[in-house]
Amino acid sequence: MAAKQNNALTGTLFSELKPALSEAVLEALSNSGFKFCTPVQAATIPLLCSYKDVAVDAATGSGKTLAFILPLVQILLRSDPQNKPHQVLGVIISPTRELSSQIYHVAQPFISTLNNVKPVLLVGGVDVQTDMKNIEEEGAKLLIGTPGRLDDIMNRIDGLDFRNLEVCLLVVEYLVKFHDNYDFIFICKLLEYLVKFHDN
Ligand SMILES: Nc1ncnc2c1ncn2[C@@H]1O[C@H](COP(=O)(O)OP(=O)(O)OP(=O)(O)O)[C@@H](O)[C@H]1O
Repeated sequence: MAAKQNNALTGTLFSELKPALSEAVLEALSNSGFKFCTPVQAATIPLLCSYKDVAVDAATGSGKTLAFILPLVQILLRSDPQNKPHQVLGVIISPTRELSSQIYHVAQPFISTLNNVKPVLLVGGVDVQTDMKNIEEEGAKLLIGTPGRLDDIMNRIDGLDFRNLEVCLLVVEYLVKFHDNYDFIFICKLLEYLVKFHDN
């Protein structure tokens, strides 16, 4: 089903947000016809760009996807340009294949403004060997996927390095959509794993 178009925009221009979005991101927004923020975007983008932890509860179609994708791109833009292809800088976990795929496609034009940040979509229904070969050969800086496949890949590939992880986003709709305890256990495991490398 097509996403519902959001007509409730604020008077805040993307170009007015502080900290400022990069010129390349503003150009990508303009190319997509986006000029003014929705309320959730105006409220959350400045916080996320300032490295605050944010929990958002907003209606379907309110523009949540860009509200977290744009800060993610800004934070990755500031990250170490020397990092290696298998150093994961960001993880986006969502409960369903469809949502992960939607996020991956919405993110593409903005991720492509970054040098050397390869996003990988990791969901069930695709041969796991193909995913592994792709990651082993080309690396993966941004993982977007569902808990089951992300867990599977992390168990199979030792070479993925999370020490420089900048952003971990949980697109939850948690109580409603995360299917079972397994998903929850994986998320706890991932968070524990990340805490090993990060103090906060
Ligand atoms: N600032 C904006 N200006 C105009 N349209 C926008 C803006 N932000 C998002 N949209 C459009 O609004 C629609 C809904 O956005 P999006 O899918 O991000 O909402 P959502 O809150 O993530 O919804 P869901 O909960 O269903 O995932 C999309 O078609 C998107 O292109």
